[in-house]
Amino acid sequence: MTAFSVIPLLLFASFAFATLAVLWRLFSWTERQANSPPRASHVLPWFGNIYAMLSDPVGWPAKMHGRLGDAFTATALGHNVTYLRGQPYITAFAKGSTRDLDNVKGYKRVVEPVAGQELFVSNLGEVQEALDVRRLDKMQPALFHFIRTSIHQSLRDHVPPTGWSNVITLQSFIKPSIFRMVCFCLLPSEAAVKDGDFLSEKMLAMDLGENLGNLVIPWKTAKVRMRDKSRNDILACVAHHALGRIIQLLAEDVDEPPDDFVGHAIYTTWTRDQLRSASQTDLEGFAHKVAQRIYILFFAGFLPTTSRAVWTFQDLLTHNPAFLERIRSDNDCLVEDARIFGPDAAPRIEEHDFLYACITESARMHPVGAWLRWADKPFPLPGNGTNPPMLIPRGFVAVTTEAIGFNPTVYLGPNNYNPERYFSAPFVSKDEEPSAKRPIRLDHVRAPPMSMENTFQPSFGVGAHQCPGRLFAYRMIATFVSALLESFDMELVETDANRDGKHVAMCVPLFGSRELTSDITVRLRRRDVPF
Ligand code: HEM
Repeated sequence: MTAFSVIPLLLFASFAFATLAVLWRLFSWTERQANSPPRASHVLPWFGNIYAMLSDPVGWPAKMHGRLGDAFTATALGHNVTYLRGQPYITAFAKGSTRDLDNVKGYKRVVEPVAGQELFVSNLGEVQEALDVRRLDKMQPALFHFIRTSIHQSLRDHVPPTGWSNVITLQSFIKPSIFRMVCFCLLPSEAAVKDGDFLSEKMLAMDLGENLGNLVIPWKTAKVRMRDKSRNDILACVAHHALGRIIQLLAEDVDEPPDDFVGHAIYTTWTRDQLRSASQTDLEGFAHKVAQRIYILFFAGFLPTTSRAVWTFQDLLTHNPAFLERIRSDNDCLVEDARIFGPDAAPRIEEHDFLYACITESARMHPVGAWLRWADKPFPLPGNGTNPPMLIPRGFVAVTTEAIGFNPTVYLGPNNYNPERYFSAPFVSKDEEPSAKRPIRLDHVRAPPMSMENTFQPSFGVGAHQCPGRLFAYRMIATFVSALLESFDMELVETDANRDGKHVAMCVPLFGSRELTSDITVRLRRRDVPF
């Protein structure tokens, strides 16, 4: 074909495309109901606003709220996506989330391509139950020792016996350390010791990183095949340990759910009789099911926790140095208190109040960005002072957490990193109950919210589907910080990327989450503890 015949063809194709786009716009305009939210404009039919949503998942909705108000609907790959902003709408969203707004249907459409369908075999209730405060308290000392040993092993060759180390990138060992802790708490502890590094490597290999395009390409790319393989390796490894635990449970005569996560999952899913009468193939099938549930918790728990841990360090190192000093001195006091019970006793991390406040503040400023629900039929949104009632069209309904975390009527000076805010009004202390007059409050505690009924903390979701792993996440971050600061002094090595808080952040489209991409560079010096 010559260049002369290609040009008219291209012209014709562009004309046909433009005509289709105009017709589509006209068609969708006539479909819009009078009381539905305004629509974000777009040029490409069906694709709609997907590019803006993926490339700027936090900034774009904020900009559109500025133009279109507290509720607007966007189009993405043929679906409606309605964004809500402002406390009354978000309260309606939270209340509706248990009835007309379904979260599994929402996440299923978006998360399945990344996490696989295992997500929907998970029993979300068991996280809440099996990782409650009592169980977390019980596993705390062992978790502390486990991670302290792991930190010492990772850093032994990098930090000299005396003096400061060369520059170390903090992320390079925060990520595997948090994942080792996830393994330690969700798998039998010997499995975490033996296979924690293997699993960590496989999980890290699954990171999509820059290759987000793989999510929308309908065929299997090399990256997708590699992720499938990593997932299968993880499932096989976890299933192997789950089978071992099933066999152990069969040999023991237990009357109560065991304290370990795998034991609890097995005990609460199958009766002893079912286990006893099962064939070897059945038992392997059971073990595989447990592995699928754990795999999705690796996925749901590991990524947000590592990035919140990274932000916690970044904020502590780049803002007011007095905050890091206070955490260090609180840590020394907790370690000293623990030593009364023995030379190797673990500190009571759960009493690290100021550290918890710092984690909460970092999670506020760098939240998992959006809560997502699915409305199978149009969802009635009650009106409020300035906004009329609306009928939200069928499709996704989303709230970006920036809209809450940076609300200046709740967070005075919202752009300032200030963990002390949780020690003063309007935040009530840990021991006080939230007021009955205001059943939903923002961050009523410094620590992660204990009651899902009465809290409204932007970083962990809202309503019935608020994050069940939040207590566990705080424990892991606080345990890691405490074990690291017990053993090392730390100072920031400033670079152009991290000086004055000017660090590079990337938005992960799926959750609108802000991830830190620039390195946190530090020097470490051993403190007076045995290595
Ligand atoms: C700092 C770390 C974490 C953050 C910021 C975080 C945040 C969130 C958010 C925002 C949601 C959605 C809530 C909603 O849609 O209303 C969620 C759900 C969930 N999270 Fe987390 N999460 C963290 C750690 C964990 C951990 C450690 C686990 C478990 C090992 C976990 C398990 C889950 C599960 C199972 C859900 C789905 C709950 C449901 O749909 O009912 N998360 N999380």
